[in-house]
Amino acid sequence: MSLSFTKMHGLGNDFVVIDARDTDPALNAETIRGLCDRRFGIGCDQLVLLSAPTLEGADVRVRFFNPDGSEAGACGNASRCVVAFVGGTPTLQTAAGLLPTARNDALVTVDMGLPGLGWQDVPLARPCDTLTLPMHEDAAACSMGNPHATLFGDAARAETLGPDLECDPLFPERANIGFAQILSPTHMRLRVWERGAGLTLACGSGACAAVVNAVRRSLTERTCTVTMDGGDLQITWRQDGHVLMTGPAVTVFHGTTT
Ligand SMILES: N[C@@H](CCC[C@H](N)C(=O)O)C(=O)O
Repeated sequence: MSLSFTKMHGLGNDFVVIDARDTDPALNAETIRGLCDRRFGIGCDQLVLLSAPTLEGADVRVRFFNPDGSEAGACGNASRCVVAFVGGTPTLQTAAGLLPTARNDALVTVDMGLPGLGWQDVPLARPCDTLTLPMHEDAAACSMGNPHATLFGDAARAETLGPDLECDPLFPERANIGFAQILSPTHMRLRVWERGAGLTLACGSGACAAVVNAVRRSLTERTCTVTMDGGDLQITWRQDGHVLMTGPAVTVFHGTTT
């Protein structure tokens, strides 16, 4: 069956967006892996599936899939792209809850909700302090609707440490592993080894998690610019606990599979 899709990106974190609000493309993990493949398919860091909302107050339901076929509860960069795709300021229904959105010219803001700070929230395999993980003293963890660990220090370690840490037994659902270098109280550099996708140019939920973990460790202020290889996001961990993420969303092309 041929599929219409739109290729989009947020800071080079790229997506195949499939609008299934009026159709049922019946995607399974094998089809998703094929579409995400950069040589044999379209190629992307995540496939984003839109469908009709099932919750009151939501404008569109959004599901995120990694190139390995696994489903993720959150994807910050793709959430901004969905806002640009749908138009206006839709409320997104995701596995992590309803996400309100806002726009300011080309910039899109998504309210990524409340971080989960307890070990069961991440989740971790056993009770431990999420501010200092037993597997690495530089590491703290939280959930942004998907599991994140942030290692503070040299961001060049992403390729070498990322693959093993993603699958560390401490993370029963695996984890996204961020490598954050604090540049000032309002600026950090971040590289993220993403669960099910590997090293990406930017990770929105990873940027939110890194700022939350940095604030918990008194390393930055609650509003922080996060510079990733693909560009900058502005993250604010509001006093009411909500994490706001602001950045660009770009449409690259529309296509149809054969
Ligand atoms: N690119 C994303 C995160 C995508 C999902 C992640 N790989 C996971 O499995 O949780 C972002 O911008 O947040």
